Amino acid sequence: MWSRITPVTRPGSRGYVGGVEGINTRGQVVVKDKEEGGCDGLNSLPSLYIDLCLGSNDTLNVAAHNTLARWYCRGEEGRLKESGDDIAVREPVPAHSVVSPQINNTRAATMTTYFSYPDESLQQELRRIANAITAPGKGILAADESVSTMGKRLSDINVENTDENRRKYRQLLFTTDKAVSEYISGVILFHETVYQKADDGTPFINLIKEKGIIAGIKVDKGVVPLMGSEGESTTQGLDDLSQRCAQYKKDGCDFAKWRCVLKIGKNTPSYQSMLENANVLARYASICQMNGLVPIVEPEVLPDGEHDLDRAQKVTETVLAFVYKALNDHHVFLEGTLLKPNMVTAGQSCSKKFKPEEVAKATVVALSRTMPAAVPGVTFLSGGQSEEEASVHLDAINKCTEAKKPWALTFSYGRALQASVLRAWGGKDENVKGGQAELMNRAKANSEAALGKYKWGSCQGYAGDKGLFIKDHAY
Ligand SMILES: O=P(O)(O)OC[C@H]1O[C@](O)(COP(=O)(O)O)[C@@H](O)[C@@H]1O
Repeated sequence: MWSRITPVTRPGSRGYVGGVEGINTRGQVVVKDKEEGGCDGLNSLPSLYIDLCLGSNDTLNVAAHNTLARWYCRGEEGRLKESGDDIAVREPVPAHSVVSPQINNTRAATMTTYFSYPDESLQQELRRIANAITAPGKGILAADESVSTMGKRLSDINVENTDENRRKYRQLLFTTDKAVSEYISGVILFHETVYQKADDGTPFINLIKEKGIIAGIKVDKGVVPLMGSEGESTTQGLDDLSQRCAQYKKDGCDFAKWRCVLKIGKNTPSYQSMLENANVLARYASICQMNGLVPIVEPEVLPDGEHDLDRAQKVTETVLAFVYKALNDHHVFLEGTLLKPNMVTAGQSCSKKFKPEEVAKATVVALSRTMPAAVPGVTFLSGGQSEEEASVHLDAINKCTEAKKPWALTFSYGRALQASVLRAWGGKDENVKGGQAELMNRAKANSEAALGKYKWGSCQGYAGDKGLFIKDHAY
C-alpha cells in the first residue's frame, strides 16, 4: 500500500509545488521543490495539506501541521511513516498546475504568498469592534435562535412558537435595565429580530444600541448533510452572503456569526468535514470583513458521545488547526475576528467525570496550540452545559495557568444565559421583570467568570443546575 504514491493537487492546495519527497525523521512531509531541488515544506510553510493518490482505488489524505503529520484513509487514521520507509514519489506536480499562470515564471511561482488584507481604515474598524466585544468582563448574549430552535426553547415552557411570542420574549431581553451593559457587550440576533420593534414602536436594534451594546447577526442558513460522510455536515448560506452583510451593516449590525458543526465518532470528524467546514468558515469570514462586519467563527465540536477529555482535546486541536489554516489561505485579517469554540469537555455519555480544573486545562492547552495570538478573543458557546457549569468552567479557564493565554476568554452563551430567563418568564407579561432579573444575575456571574472572579455556586438561577444538553444539536 505504501510503495508508490503519486501526488495530485486539489483546488486550493496553495503553496505546494513539486512532489512529496518522503517523510523525514521528525515525521514531517518533505516537499521537493522542482527548481531548487528540495525544501522542507513544513519549515517553509506554517502548515500544509496534501492529497495523495495511491494509484489504486484508495485515496490517502495527508494532513500535516507543524510537527504533526497524520494520514486519513477510508475513515482510518494513523501516523505517517518515517524516512527510509517504503514511500517513494516519482511524479512531481508541474508548477503551472498549482499556481497562477501569470506568476509562473518568477520565484513567486513556487509560493502563493500574494495577499490582500483590508485597507487600513477597515482594519481599524474591525479591530475596534472585536476589541469592544471582548472588553474585560464583558461577553455576548446569543439570542440568535432560528425560528425552529426558538420553537424548541418555547415549547419547553409551553409557549406557542408564533412571531408575536418570539417578539415578546426578545423584547423582554432587550428592555432589561441598561446596567446589563456592564456585563454584556454584544447581542447576536436572528434575521427577523433585526427588523422587529418593541410595543412602543422602537426598533429592537435601537434599544440594543442605546445601551451601548453592539448588535450582531447570525448569517448562516443552517446545517446540511455532507454526502458520503458518516452523518457529518457543512453549513450553507454563502450564495447571497455579501449582499446580506452589506444590508445588515447599513441596518446597524457590526458583527456576524456562522456556526459549523463537527461530530466525534470512531471515524469522525473526517478529513472531508474538517476541510470543508474550515473552508466555508474562512469564506464567510472574508465576506463579512469585506462588508465591515467582524466575523465570529464558530466551529462547534459537539459533546455527543462516550469519548473522554483527551479525545475531545485532540479533536478540538485538529479542527482549530484546519480553521486557522483556512483563514490564512483566505487572507482573513485575524485581528478583526473572534473565535466561538466549544470548551473541551468529555462526551456527554463518558462514564468518567472531569473536574472544572481539568476541563480548563484541556481547553486552554488546545487553544494555545492552535490559536494565533493575533486573534483578540474567544467567546465560548455553552454547548448544553448547565448555567452554573458554564460559569464555573469559564471561571476555571480564566484562572488556569497551564499555558499561555494571550486572548480575552469570555462567553457567547445561548442556553446557559437564557434557561432561567425563559423559565421565570413562562410567557406571562407579569413575569417580565422576573425574567429580566434572571438575565442580569447570570450575565453578572459570567462577567465575573470572564475575569476569573466568580465564586462557584454563588448564582442560583431559576432553572437550577439543570443540564441543557440537546442530543445532536446540529439543527
Ligand atoms: O441552531 P441555531 O438556531 O443556529 O442555534 C444554535 C445556537 O448555538 C449557538 O451558536 C450557541 O448556543 P449555546 O450557547 O446554547 O450552545 C447560539 O448562538 C445559537 O443560538
